[in-house]
Amino acid sequence: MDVLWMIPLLLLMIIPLLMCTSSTFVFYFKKFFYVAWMMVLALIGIPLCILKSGGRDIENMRIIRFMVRHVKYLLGLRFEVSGWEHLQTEGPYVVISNHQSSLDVLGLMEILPDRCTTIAKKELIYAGTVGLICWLGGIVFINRKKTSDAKSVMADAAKTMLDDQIRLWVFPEGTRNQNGDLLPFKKGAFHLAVQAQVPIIPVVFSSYSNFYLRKEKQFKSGIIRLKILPKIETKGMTSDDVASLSDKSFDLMRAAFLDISDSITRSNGPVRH
Ligand SMILES: CCCCCCCCCCCCCCCCC(=O)SCCNC(=O)CCNC(=O)[C@H](O)C(C)(C)COP(=O)(O)OP(=O)(O)OC[C@H]1O[C@@H](n2cnc3c(N)ncnc32)[C@H](O)[C@@H]1OP(=O)(O)O
Ligand SMILES: CCCCCCCC/C=C\CCCCCCCC(=O)OC[C@@H](O)COP(=O)(O)O
Repeated sequence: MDVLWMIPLLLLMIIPLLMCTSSTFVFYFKKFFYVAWMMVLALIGIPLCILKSGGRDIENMRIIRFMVRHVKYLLGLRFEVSGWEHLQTEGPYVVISNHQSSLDVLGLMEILPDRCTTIAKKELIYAGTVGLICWLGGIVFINRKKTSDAKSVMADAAKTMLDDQIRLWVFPEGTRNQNGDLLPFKKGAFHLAVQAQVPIIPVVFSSYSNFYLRKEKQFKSGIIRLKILPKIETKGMTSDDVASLSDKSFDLMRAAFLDISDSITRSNGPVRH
């Protein structure tokens, strides 16, 4: 008798068993599933984007946003968003947020305004179908190792923001960080906003440490609080104001991060740093 057909059957029995008994298995399974599912979604999304816009176009972010919105349910995550009114700002602006993990993409898609794309490290373009759909969505790729290149790409982006009336989402920490606090901010996002003379809208993701712990290999269900803060105007500012603008944004975001992460602690148990 052919036993090959039994392999999927066995997997169907073993996977739920392991999911119930081993939190390490859940961790790896959810991580693998997340990457694999995003790759599949991107594969489906690529022809849709090409059919809609014919190539690289910020309007493709609508398709991507729509296609990613259900993924939170598959991973057992929920978002609680506050401050929606602060995103109701006309015209271009720069959104800045803290960056803990690639899971941030789920929160980003939860609130992504129209005509908004992101700035990302150039390595992301090589991430298979995900890289290609990022390119189609108009994501601006920068080389973090070459500051002069990154600066000139961002100066072009400042001009494009105004010419094409687009918004840009930047992660000013410049890398993923789960140390229970924010990393010092890099300056690019603030130069961008000052050069384009557009407001900055800070967005804060609460700490993931009550459901996702990389070292301990835990990936439980959880709630992520997303707090959108009031815009910070940059009209009349020059590059001399960038340092104080960055410090002000950092202080506001850090206070909000500690505040919303603490309130999760109270309802879901202690936050571990
Ligand atoms: C359908 C299914 C789909 C499935 C998939 C869906 C995917 C969907 C897409 C979602 C994508 C999400 C992608 C997330 C990716 C996130 C990332 O990749 S984060 C990493 C990349 N981003 C960043 O790094 C942005 C933040 N970094 C900066 O802004 C940096 O400043 C920098 C521009 C990279 C420069 O880096 P560095 O040199 O290390 O930094 P500084 O210390 O800040 O700057 C040095 C110096 O230069 C001055 N300066 C910086 N920028 C500018 C500028 N634009 N113009 C002029 N001058 C600038 C700065 O002031 C410093 O000088 P100073 O004298 O010391 O002040
Ligand atoms: C050819 C196969 C290549 C496989 C690569 C897998 C790619 C990931 C696929 C799906 C994940 C979902 C969306 C990913 C977008 C998130 C990108 C991200 O978070 O990049 C990290 C970057 O911000 C900071 O990087 P570092 O922490 O500085 O490093």
